[in-house]
Amino acid sequence: MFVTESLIKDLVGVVVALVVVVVAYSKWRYQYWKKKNLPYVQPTVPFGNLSNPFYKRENFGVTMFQLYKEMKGKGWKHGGIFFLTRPAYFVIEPDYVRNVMSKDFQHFVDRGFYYNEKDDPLSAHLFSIGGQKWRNLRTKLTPTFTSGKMKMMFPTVVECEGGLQKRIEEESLKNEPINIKELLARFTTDVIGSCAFGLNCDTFSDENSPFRVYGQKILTASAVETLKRLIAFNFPDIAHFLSLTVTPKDVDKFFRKMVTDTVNHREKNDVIRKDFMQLLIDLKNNKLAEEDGYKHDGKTLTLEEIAAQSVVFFVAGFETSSTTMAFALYELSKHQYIQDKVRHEINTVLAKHDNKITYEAIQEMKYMDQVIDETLRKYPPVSFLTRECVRDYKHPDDDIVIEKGTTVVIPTLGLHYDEDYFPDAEKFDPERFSEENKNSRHRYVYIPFGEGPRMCIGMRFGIMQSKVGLAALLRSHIFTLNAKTQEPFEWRADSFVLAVEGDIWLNAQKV
Ligand code: HEM
Repeated sequence: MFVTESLIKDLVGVVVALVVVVVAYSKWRYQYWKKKNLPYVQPTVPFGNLSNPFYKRENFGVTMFQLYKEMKGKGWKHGGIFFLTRPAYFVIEPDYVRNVMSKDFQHFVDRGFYYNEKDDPLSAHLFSIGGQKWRNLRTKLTPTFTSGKMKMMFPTVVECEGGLQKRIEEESLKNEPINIKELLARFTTDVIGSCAFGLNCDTFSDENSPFRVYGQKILTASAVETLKRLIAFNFPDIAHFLSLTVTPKDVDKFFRKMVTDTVNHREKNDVIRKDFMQLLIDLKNNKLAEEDGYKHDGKTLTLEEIAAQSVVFFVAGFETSSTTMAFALYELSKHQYIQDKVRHEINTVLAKHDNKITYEAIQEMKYMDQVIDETLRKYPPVSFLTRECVRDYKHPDDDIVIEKGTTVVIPTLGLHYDEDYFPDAEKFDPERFSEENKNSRHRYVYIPFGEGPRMCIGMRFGIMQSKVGLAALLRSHIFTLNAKTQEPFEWRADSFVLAVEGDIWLNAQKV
């Protein structure tokens, strides 16, 4: 009894001391922007300007959107915020967005994401790595995404469209609401699974396909995982010292085995396919032709590097595109005249191409491009972007130096809903993306794929598979909104990609 009481007292003492230290440290850190004379949003201990993940979990992109509105409302062109205790520089003015992403890119090469090549090799992929390592890898991978390579992969994409067609036929006959995002995520999982791993994932036949299950798992995070990532982000040195990993163990095991088996199978049996995996294997074996734009530097990809890149293609590729298609169909369900116009375009173009979805036919669907552009404005799957300052940066307009190591926030959602650039921003209006209207705007207020040297490497592929999916569904079915969809939308806090609570439910009726 005596021991227990004294132990409790000691524990309470330790906790109180810890709280005092955290509060004192945070208050000291929160002086950072004041000392630099940059306006900043008042933070609170210990989460800074983020919401408490254990009390009110909020999607990070939505938090950044709120901060954008607050700062812009005060007339600031840029400002300071805090992620926990880590200062972050927040850009608002489009010219400053341009400076960070393109003009002064050499100061902002990195994304500032935590990765741990030794203990968690899958975390060391193109999206998270930085510095020279990123430059080398980006140079190696860029020719993998040219329009020539997209054309080469197109038949693989169209092969998966059969499964989608069959499923929508079955679903529409049932006369029940359709979870459109889930349906499309299966389609894009099949496409990317085939293009990145050379495998037939067949998620339409196998409800519990491991690709779908692990794909979902890698893109959601519990409150504890969110906190773990925040700590890794805030204190990377401590995270490295503790060998902290961010890829769940079972996900790591699944994907590494998949890649090792695939590479071994192809190499042993001389199997050659037209997909990302083949291009990665050829990079590993230094086999790609110089005339295709490859610069051989003698350094090849290791098996672990191949695994990390295949996983990032998979993760970055399936959820972003299925989200885009799902939101597009949601808006088209609410605006039937726009839906009719897209369907008319699909039918007219396909009639010229023997009623087949070909690479050339997809390129001709220009109004569909406008619909996708407007969808990505209202619902950018990656709702904010980051960079890390890698070299002290003297601001061109203000007497302030952004120090090396500072995180930079680029608020995509904030810019996309800013009434100064997109009047009546809530309205879904593809005309905003007619050639004329597009060219009359500042280029850096619309950034669903990012911008500059670090922009999305898979943009062409993402748009291509989104157009194939939309053409396949809209040519044969009319979509309307089902009352099961919860409106107004609430944004899911546990999802890295913009997603709604309760999912999007549509009705489909054969044309
Ligand atoms: C509609 C579909 C997609 C959207 C909206 C999207 C969006 C984005 C965004 C916003 C970024 C960050 C850009 C920046 O920081 O400036 C990014 C990066 C990236 N995306 Fe995508 N993406 C899509 C499809 C794809 C696909 C299909 C792939 C691969 C097959 C892919 C692979 C990547 C990779 C590897 C990066 C990191 C690039 C780097 O850091 O060098 N994405 N994407």
